[in-house]
Amino acid sequence: NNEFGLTKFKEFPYLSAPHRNLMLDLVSTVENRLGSQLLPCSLPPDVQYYQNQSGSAHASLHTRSGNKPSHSQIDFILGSWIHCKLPTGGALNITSLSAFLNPLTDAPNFLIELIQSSPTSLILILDLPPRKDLVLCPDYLHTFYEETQLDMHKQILEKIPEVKPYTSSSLYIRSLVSPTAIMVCIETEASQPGRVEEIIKDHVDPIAKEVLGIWLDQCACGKREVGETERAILEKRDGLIKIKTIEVDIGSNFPRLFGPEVADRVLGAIRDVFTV
Ligand SMILES: C=CC1=C(C)/C(=C/C2=NC(=C3\c4[nH]c(Cc5[nH]c(C=O)c(C)c5CC)c(C)c4C(=O)[C@@H]3C(=O)OC)/[C@@H](CCC(=O)O)[C@@H]2C)NC1=O
Repeated sequence: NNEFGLTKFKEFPYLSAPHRNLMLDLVSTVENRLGSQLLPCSLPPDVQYYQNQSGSAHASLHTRSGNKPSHSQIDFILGSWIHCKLPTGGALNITSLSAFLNPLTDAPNFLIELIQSSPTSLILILDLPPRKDLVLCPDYLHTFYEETQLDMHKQILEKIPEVKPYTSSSLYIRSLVSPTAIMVCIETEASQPGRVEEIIKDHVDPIAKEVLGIWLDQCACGKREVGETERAILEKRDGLIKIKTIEVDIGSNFPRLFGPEVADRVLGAIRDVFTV
């Protein structure tokens, strides 16, 4: 893999210290815990780091696939940051870490996204998206969402006055998340500079690490029996979600932010990783 690209990804530039430190800690926790099961990043250097013509948008993508399915139940890990200067003089920063499991297990995936569109507003998505229907499989709900007490973190976070529910404009996105999903918008007063960073450091950071720890222990490193028929259903469901989320999250944003040529190259590389 391209050293320059790797260095770029892990710098998480343009972010506040609490935001950068959180992303770095999450990425290193995942890579340390699952490292032996993960292949090195094999993205081309101009996908590991890319920018638009005018240089107003910079981004980095880092994906690592699991070893051959016989040894690992990890499909792949994806880390990304995007920084766009806005015409208003502000900046948009989107950082994400997602982990997808393969059909050797039916356990939930992991997703965190922090979308900062101004010094006083941040959208946080933190969830273990289910990979089975919770109505049809009540013990799945019990095992992964009740026993793990994931809802406690959601309730603690929502007690902070600046934290409000975030409702995605996409009904599809809303249908993907678990009942314990944290989808919030943190809106602070301009008269309180540094308040967003304080909330990230004191609340978002510990909760994100708790949820990742639960995912690593109960999902990535847990053992689940998946029969042949079930495996085929999982494969289909996982595939549909991966293709659709690319379309909803970045299908329209990327061409707008990076221009058609760069967007095609990066989206093509992402589709390759997503649909192996
Ligand atoms: C499984 C559960 C999922 C949930 C719950 C979920 C939520 C959301 N993501 C959004 C977005 C988003 N995410 C990323 C990271 C990224 N996504 C992919 C997907 O393949 C890749 C490969 C990468 C790394 C490159 C970028 C770049 C980006 C946007 O620009 C977009 C955004 O910030 O618009 C404001 C929002 C879109 C809908 C909305 O406006 O409400 C919404 C908050 N996205 C899920 O997948």
